[in-house]
Amino acid sequence: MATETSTQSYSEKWYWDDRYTNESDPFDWYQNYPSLSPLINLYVPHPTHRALVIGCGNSAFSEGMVDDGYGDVVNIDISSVVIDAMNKKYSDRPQLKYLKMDVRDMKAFQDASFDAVIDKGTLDSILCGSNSRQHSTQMLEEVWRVLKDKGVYILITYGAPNYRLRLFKESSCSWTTKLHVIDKSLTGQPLETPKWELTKPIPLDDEGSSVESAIGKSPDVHYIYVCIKVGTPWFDGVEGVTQCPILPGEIFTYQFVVDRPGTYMYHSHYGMQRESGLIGMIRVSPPSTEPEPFTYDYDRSLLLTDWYHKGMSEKATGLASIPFKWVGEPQSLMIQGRGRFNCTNNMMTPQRSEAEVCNTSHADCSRFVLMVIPGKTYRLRIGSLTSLSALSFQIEGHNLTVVEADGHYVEPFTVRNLFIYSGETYSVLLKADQNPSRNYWITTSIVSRPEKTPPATAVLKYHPNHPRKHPPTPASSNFRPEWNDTRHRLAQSVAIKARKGFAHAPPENSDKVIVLLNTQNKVNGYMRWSVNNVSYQHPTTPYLIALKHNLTNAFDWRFTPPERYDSKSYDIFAVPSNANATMSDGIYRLKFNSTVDVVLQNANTMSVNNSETHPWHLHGHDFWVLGYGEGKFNEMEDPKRYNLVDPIMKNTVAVQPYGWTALRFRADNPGVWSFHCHIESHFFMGMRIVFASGIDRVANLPSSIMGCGQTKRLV
Ligand SMILES: O=C1O[C@H]([C@@H](O)CO)C(O)=C1O
Repeated sequence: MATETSTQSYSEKWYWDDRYTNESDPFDWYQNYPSLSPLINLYVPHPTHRALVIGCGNSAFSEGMVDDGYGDVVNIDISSVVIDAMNKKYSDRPQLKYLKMDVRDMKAFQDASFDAVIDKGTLDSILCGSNSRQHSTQMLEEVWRVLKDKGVYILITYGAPNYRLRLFKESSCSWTTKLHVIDKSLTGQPLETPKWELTKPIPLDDEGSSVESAIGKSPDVHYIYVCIKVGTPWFDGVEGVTQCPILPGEIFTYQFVVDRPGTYMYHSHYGMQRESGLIGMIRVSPPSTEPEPFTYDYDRSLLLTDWYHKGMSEKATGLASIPFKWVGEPQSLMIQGRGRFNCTNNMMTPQRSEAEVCNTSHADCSRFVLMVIPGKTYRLRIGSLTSLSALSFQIEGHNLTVVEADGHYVEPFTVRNLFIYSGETYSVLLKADQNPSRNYWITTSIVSRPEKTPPATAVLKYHPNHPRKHPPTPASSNFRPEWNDTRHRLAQSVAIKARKGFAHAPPENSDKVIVLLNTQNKVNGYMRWSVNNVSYQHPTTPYLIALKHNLTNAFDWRFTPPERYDSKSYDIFAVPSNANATMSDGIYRLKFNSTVDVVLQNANTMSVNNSETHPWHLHGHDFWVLGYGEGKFNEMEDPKRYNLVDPIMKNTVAVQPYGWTALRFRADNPGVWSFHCHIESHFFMGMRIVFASGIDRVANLPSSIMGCGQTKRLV
């Protein structure tokens, strides 16, 4: 830097015009592209991502990005002198665009138009000038506006955490912030050994005081803040938690960023409406530059469900009545919405003869047919949205190699029976490597509850066989384990490990442990399910809106449900001696960015010698599955056996009869999140809790989610 000047001029346009008129050689503030590229690659992983470099000056940084493969790098600067010069210099590089613009006013860009904004010293320059607070807030709010949800603002600065974090808080932007550091003296030459590992974040608490203990006082570093634009927690779709119900005739648009490849499902989340069929699967493909760690020729989806003849209102009424009327077992299981029922008894009407209703070639009765070409490999994405049943899925004579679970790659392992619980998804690879002259049974059958519903059947048809060519074996010969063979099922859960090279290691420790005892109870004579003796009561005003708008009487604001149960004296193998529970709409509040362990403890129901399987689903986060155990969880001993090396991340996990499951997650998604048993009737009967965290970071809520309870006046 040649010019001698007061730093105050750094915020002035005339200073930069003047400077660039006199200095044309490229100059990079703080760091150049080679030294920062590992971090840029980490947070801007796809070459197709659109980046905005603010206050670009005549830096060679963006050229470095384009040389590294990025295809769309937009640069702005307040100085027309430098923009003219850069346009001339890069006239032959269409990937680089240069525009004269003030970063405090970027109205030429639409909202949500960039995946990343990169700032090397621009915020610092603005802070040098007069009215710096006002100008920096304007700038941060503009940066936030032009970023897509979950887009990153990468700020390279000399500003230490206590100053910069305060600045972030002063604006109305909601970020999740990570901190990295880089030695000031690094130049990006290959042989240098950095003191700090660039891509490893430094622990960062709310005030930034944790940083000094990690890297010492006044370290010789540049700070790099990676601020991730907080998503859209109001589009989670849970009635009463994140939004009001969508009334008949209304149109509601969900907008969210699909940021991880994998297999997902959607369904309605109002009362027990899901089981009426408002469901589906979502496939998210990886970008072409990021190959999946396995190969296949064709991609197919199979959604598994169960079906009742009774409608959901009748069932819900029974569950909420005295005497209690249990929904019972489903009448049919279904593969891709196709199932069967022995209809000779009760489906016939004077208008429909038995032959009409039960004829196997009738379209209503036809099985789902999965056609395969001999020798080819199929990726089958299997999801379960059963309302009650846990399932075993199998294809006669074929192995299934599991490669993905709930959107995370797993170390491949081979099974004959895939156990799948409601809310889970798996991808398995199926090779069509058996005798192609015949067809095979695909079946799914009930496990974990006495099997009163026949398996669902579909047909694996080898091309070019006729789809109605019956497999030569009876469908019932398709091997499936005993319904109560819990160990067999647990073995599959324990076998699932994160895929090498794709694992995200969990934090080594947690800030909080919550142990949740799941019990069947009575409340005022009604049959309920409870968590630590509290059965969930659904509010009429959605929690997210109540919390954000300070509607303090919308739910029991002051009641915090218990984080433990009396594990010393509670006998999980006995019918509860005092089965009465309380109802509450109180919620668990988690410190934003804290690490939370949740242990789900199963117990005996109100029937002697009976404990059930519960698939628990967490909204808004993925969690690491740290371990499973039989019997009562021991808080001193069992955590020593947690898998902290390669645990799989999931969003739904089973808790086996009389067993426990331990999971860990980071409360890093500001919002209000439901955590519940994915069995529709258990969810309805109160087996759910709610976590809230980082509400102050949630941006203004859209009015489309409002209109019910105390939010009537907000629309
Ligand atoms: O919640 C349930 O109630 C019944 C039974 O326990 C009482 O009828 C059952 O199987 C459930 O899962």
